[in-house]
Amino acid sequence: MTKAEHYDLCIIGAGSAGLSVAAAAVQFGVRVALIEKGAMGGDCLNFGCVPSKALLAAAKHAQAMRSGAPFGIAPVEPEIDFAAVRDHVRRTITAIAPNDSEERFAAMGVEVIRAPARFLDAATLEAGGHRVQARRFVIATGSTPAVPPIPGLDGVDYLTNETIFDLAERPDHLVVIGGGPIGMELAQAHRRLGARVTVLEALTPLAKDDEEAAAVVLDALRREGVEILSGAAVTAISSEGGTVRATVSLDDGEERIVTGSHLLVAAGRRPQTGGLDLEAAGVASTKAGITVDRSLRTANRRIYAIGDVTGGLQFTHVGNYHAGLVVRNALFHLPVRADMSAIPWVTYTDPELAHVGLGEAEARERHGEVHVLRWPFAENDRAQAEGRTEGFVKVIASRRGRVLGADIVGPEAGELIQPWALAISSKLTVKAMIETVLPYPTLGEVNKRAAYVYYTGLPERPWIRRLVRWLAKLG
Ligand SMILES: Cc1cc2nc3c(=O)[nH]c(=O)nc-3n(C[C@H](O)[C@H](O)[C@H](O)COP(=O)(O)OP(=O)(O)OC[C@H]3O[C@@H](n4cnc5c(N)ncnc54)[C@H](O)[C@@H]3O)c2cc1C
Ligand SMILES: NC(=O)c1ccc[n+]([C@@H]2O[C@H](COP(=O)([O-])OP(=O)(O)OC[C@H]3O[C@@H](n4cnc5c(N)ncnc54)[C@H](O)[C@@H]3O)[C@@H](O)[C@H]2O)c1
Repeated sequence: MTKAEHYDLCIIGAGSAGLSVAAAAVQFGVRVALIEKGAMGGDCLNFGCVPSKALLAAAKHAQAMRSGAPFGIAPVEPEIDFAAVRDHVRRTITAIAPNDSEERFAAMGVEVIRAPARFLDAATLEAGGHRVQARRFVIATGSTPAVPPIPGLDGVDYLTNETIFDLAERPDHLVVIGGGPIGMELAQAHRRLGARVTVLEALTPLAKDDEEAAAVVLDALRREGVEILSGAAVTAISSEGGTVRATVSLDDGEERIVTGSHLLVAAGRRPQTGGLDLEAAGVASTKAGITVDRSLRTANRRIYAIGDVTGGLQFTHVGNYHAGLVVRNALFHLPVRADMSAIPWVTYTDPELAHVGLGEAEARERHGEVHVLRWPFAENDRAQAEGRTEGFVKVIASRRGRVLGADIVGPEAGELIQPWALAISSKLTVKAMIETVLPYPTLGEVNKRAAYVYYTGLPERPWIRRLVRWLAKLG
């Protein structure tokens, strides 16, 4: 083996998390190595956020053609060229790829090694014939689809997020195992692009979100023709002559056979740690992911772990957030603590579903009495003008009006959740929202109207009325 190369920082994994560390750290003049065994950009660019949002965008166009009637536009059933849709998805990836490319990072001064990394000991790893030693390591190896141990699944050609975006022909009938965000986004996209879709969810679909808000999305998907079975545990899978057959045991004890042309497994994620030899490095992990403390350090203090591989909230923006903390800690020795209390997330179905902070039940548990402030999109002028009146904003505030959490279901929920993320991270009260002048007519006014609900009844309170009468006497 060659002699060791020395770096200040060695990052394993060039996904959202690893790339963010590399890009930030190299700016400070330190020696950075970035090791990637697969495609630069990781899941988000190649098999995750980017292709799924590109596919949803195509699906939205198709749906718009079917739903013009209320505006006086005759609806038409779109002719869908699925291969061309796939090309749009690929072009989107290609357009973004230069930002994550080896060339860009090499030009910044990062040493990019394209090979699988494996720890040799607590301070050394090997990748593609390189022996790398570093003052600090960052493991950012992400996650892969979890494949549930369903009898027969092994013998069937199933799709995952790593293969579904390559389909050149539209599935006739897509059966989806898992009703989480991956399952629901891809279910709606394929339905709108003309496929029959059945989602089989063992427990509750979109269970990580507010139940009432999730119900709005599930209703919308069902109305569009997506069949969603809750409490539907898949007990066996088989395939014959191009037809997949799922045996499903329903909550009420009934057994049902669901057939389809294609099967997508979207049943959660597992950390990608295989082949790293974490034991050699003294890095502890569980089935959920690499164990880290609040400063994202592993059991080996010289090694951090960030992003999906830590098994917490698995989002690109979490990987980016983790990256910023690690750079501060590793380069500047500043104390850091990952604070996950104001991390928003969005499911990009139509209507969108967004959340930040505490849910209603959790807020009651921690704060006792809380205010639940709601405002429907149906009471928003812009939403009415655009015929996008489905959904609502629900904000949870403490007794004194401090914003604790928010759920939004409806048009542009992912954009509209952002002021609430700011409110929570900056410890603001609903008063800040009320005192901000917003442009009319915008969807964002739903947020301000929800904030006003905090003061409902105030003008009727006797002491306020007495105060107003007394002030009037002063002239
Ligand atoms: C279908 C889908 C849609 C999604 N949509 C969204 C969304 O809209 N918004 C959002 O915020 N999140 C979304 N996510 C989640 C998001 O993609 C992940 O949270 C994010 O990609 C995690 O980034 P990461 O850097 O931790 O890991 P990854 O992106 O998985 O990167 C890890 C990298 O490490 C490499 N690697 C692994 N092991 C080794 C090794 N031993 N040696 C060298 N390299 C290694 C891998 O090849 C990979 O490139 C979606 C995910 C999926 C699957
Ligand atoms: N818009 C976004 O930000 C976005 C989109 C997609 C994915 N993601 C990220 O990727 C992660 C993974 O998404 P996901 O949807 O795979 O995971 P998930 O864990 O959120 O949902 C998986 C679902 O599959 C169900 N399930 C598991 N085994 C099953 C079985 N045998 N039969 C039927 N149902 C079964 C679970 O009960 C669960 O509801 C998300 O948690 C999120 O962090 C984010």
